[in-house]
Amino acid sequence: MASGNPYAAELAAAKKAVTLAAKLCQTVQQDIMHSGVQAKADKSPVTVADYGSQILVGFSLKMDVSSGPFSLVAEEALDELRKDGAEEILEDITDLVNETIFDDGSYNISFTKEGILSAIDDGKSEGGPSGRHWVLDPIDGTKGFLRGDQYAIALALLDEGKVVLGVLACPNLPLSSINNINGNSSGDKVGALFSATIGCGAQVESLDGSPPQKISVCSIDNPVNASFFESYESAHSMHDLTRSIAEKLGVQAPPVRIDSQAKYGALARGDGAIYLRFPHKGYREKIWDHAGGSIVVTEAGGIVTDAAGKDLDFSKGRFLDLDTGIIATNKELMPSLLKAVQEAIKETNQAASLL
Ligand SMILES: Nc1ncnc2c1ncn2[C@@H]1O[C@H](COP(=O)(O)O)[C@@H](OP(=O)(O)O)[C@H]1O
Ligand SMILES: [Mg+2]
Ligand SMILES: [Mg+2]
Ligand SMILES: [Mg+2]
Repeated sequence: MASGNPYAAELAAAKKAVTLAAKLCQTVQQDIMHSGVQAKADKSPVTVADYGSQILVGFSLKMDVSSGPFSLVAEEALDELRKDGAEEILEDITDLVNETIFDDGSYNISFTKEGILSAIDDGKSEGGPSGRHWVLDPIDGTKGFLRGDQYAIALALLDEGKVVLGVLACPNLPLSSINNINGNSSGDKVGALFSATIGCGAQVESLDGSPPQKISVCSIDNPVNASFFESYESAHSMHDLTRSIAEKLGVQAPPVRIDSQAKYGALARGDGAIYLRFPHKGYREKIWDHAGGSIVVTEAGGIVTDAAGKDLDFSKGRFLDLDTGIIATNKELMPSLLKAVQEAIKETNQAASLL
């Protein structure tokens, strides 16, 4: 790693942690695909993978980052494991975590069931404006994970309320470009690890350890040539509103819909020009859904704001407190994107008030 990065040790630990967790997730996703388990029929495989990934990331960070007290703000809590019938799930998690650690060979340790419960409980920090906090989404894009599509293990470090480091492991994302997603003849490797530290730029490397390559957002300045990313799930973002924003801007290409913070990674290396996210009314965004992804984009030269053009504030605890939606693009397109967003929101609000 380049000298002069004050978070070089944390970055190395973060990459190692998400890479280990990605191995567990890949094992489970392959099992799901082979056994044909569907989301509706049985949610337990994804529960096992969510918990397993969270335990491995937390454990690996604790082993490798020695400085100061350890604080982890992570998505999964113990609740599911307190329900009836959870004993079997706990056993599955324990086996899977121990098998992954054994196969990987980096650590010589085996978890008991009690150790697993206490490791999950480690993730209940509230974050906030002071000190250092790791922020983790052990599987972002669980819907995509179950479908066999995109998902990410997303980790960030908050220091005094600011995101200073982020990594995204995207096991199903083509290494060079999303445009190779359907396995065309390019022979592009699959499995991308994005990383960024404040002031040091953003990189991508393969999950199996190719040398990191510096990445930057695209330089498109005419929206006619731009394409935009959004959630695959219409329940997570209003596709009709984003259609209207894209029309106002003059974007010609159809939306590129993929799950998870893989969208931030893809945007950061210029696979597309814009990311639009407009949850339905009342939804509160969580910090782990954006902390890692947003620094990868900003360090690649992009901008990430809410619908009012304000920077995201990660210092308020587990939730983001923001105006309406999240948008990301390059510096050239941001002014016209913000204008289109605000016009489209105004029209939607006017139409709603007429109903
Ligand atoms: N109604 C809703 N509106 C917006 N986001 C939602 C949502 N319900 C869940 N999410 C969040 O959307 C994330 C996935 O985003 P995307 O659509 O970009 O793949 C989920 O992360 P998890 O899969 O980690 O739970 C979850 O936190
Ligand atoms: Mg998430
Ligand atoms: Mg998640
Ligand atoms: Mg979730």
